[in-house]
Amino acid sequence: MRLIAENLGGERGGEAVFSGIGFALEKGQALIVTGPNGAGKSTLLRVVAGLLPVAAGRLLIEGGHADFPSVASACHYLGHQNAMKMALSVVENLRFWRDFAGADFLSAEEALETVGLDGIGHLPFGYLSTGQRRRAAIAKLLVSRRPLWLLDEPTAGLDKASEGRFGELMRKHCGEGGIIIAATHLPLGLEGAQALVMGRVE
Ligand SMILES: Nc1ncnc2c1ncn2[C@@H]1O[C@H](COP(=O)(O)OP(=O)(O)OP(=O)(O)O)[C@@H](O)[C@H]1O
Repeated sequence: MRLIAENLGGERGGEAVFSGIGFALEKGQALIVTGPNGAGKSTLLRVVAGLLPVAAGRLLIEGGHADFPSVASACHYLGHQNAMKMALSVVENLRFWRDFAGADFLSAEEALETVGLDGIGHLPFGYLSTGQRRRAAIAKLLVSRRPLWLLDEPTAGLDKASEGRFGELMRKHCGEGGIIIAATHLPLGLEGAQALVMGRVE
């Protein structure tokens, strides 16, 4: 599988936020996106996820076959917001996302164990601490198998141990042929990743 962006442009509110972005990611590769606040990192991830339109250029997936005919169908998007219902239990939230995304992978309980949250799956998501919420959101990546992970500040709020555990998960995903695009201000421990530095459009 290959993800290609050619001369990609993105807009917010009708204004250009970035333009001329290009990258090609083979299976197993990662791209780390950095740049100052407002540079357009989140916008780029949302464009790749299909949540915002491609304003210019091309974005395509090759070798996704029938399982992943489009970029959007191949991706998990982990945004700034955790996208979980506060009143539902952690397990109920994860089961929702598993049903929504399809391609079952780990059970909700197994995914929680992987992120070190076993034993609290019955609690309403709203009861969790900031870091626990982020870890539960990371568990969403594990309940269904999608090859492209789009991660926006994925380690925000995580303690050192959780950061390390998540680094291992990302390396495992790439080792199994997955692709990652991560926007971050913090090192993620993905050695060998490609780098994209975005600048602000003044
Ligand atoms: N809905 C919107 N309408 C108009 N402008 C917007 C909208 N959403 C974001 N923007 C603008 O788009 C620009 C890019 O924002 P974006 O969130 O992509 O930046 P970022 O690089 O992810 O920043 P940060 O590092 O602070 O997370 C910013 O100037 C922001 O104000």
